[in-house]
Amino acid sequence: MAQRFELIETPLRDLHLIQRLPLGDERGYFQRLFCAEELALFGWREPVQQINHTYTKEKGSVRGLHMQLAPHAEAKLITCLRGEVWDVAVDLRLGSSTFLHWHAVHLIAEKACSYLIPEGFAHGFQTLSDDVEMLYCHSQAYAPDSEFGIHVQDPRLQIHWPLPIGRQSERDQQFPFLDQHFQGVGR
Ligand SMILES: Cc1cn([C@H]2C[C@H](O)[C@@H](COP(=O)(O)OP(=O)(O)O[C@H]3O[C@@H](C)C(=O)[C@@H](O)[C@H]3O)O2)c(=O)[nH]c1=O
Repeated sequence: MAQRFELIETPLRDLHLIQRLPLGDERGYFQRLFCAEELALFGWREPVQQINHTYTKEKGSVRGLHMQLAPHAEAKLITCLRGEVWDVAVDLRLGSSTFLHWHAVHLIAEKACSYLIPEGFAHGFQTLSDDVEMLYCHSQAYAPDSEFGIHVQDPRLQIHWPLPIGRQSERDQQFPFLDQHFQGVGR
């Protein structure tokens, strides 16, 4: 099988950065954004159920932190198509040795990297440029009743956001901090 992706591990188990390997020629380039066969080697084993696209106007805007709970827990492959973002994944897996740890990557459209976020992680990002476009591949369909959100400035998480928090949705601003008894999400 031709290799179109290279795995870059992160400090958090199962959370990976995927370096795409575009094929260039005099016309430009060709690249795979998703490949079921190859990404299965890196932990993505479900069919893609949705592909969503977002556009964010202003630098400093924040979306997140979002996840879906069981039985609609999902993996996501996050790709920045235009501009750049600070993309954050938070380990909320019950019993994980890195429970509540977060890891951020700087996704720059031209650098051709995607973030592979497994089930059990919350996800959010801050735009580092104006006019940002993101593409998300989801392993589950959208299930609003299973959505779980956390405030991006949760004091237990202490996430570093590179810029002052800019535009957010009303809903994201109202997400609560984690309850002090929160022990994680199961499968
Ligand atoms: C996520 C989602 C939202 N919607 C609707 C709900 C709402 O009316 C509108 C906008 O939704 P949101 O405000 O949740 O959009 P947004 O804040 O961009 O949500 C996204 O944030 C990033 C951080 C993620 O990780 C994604 O999985 C997704 O949760 O679109 C769908 O119809 N399908 C979907 O799959």
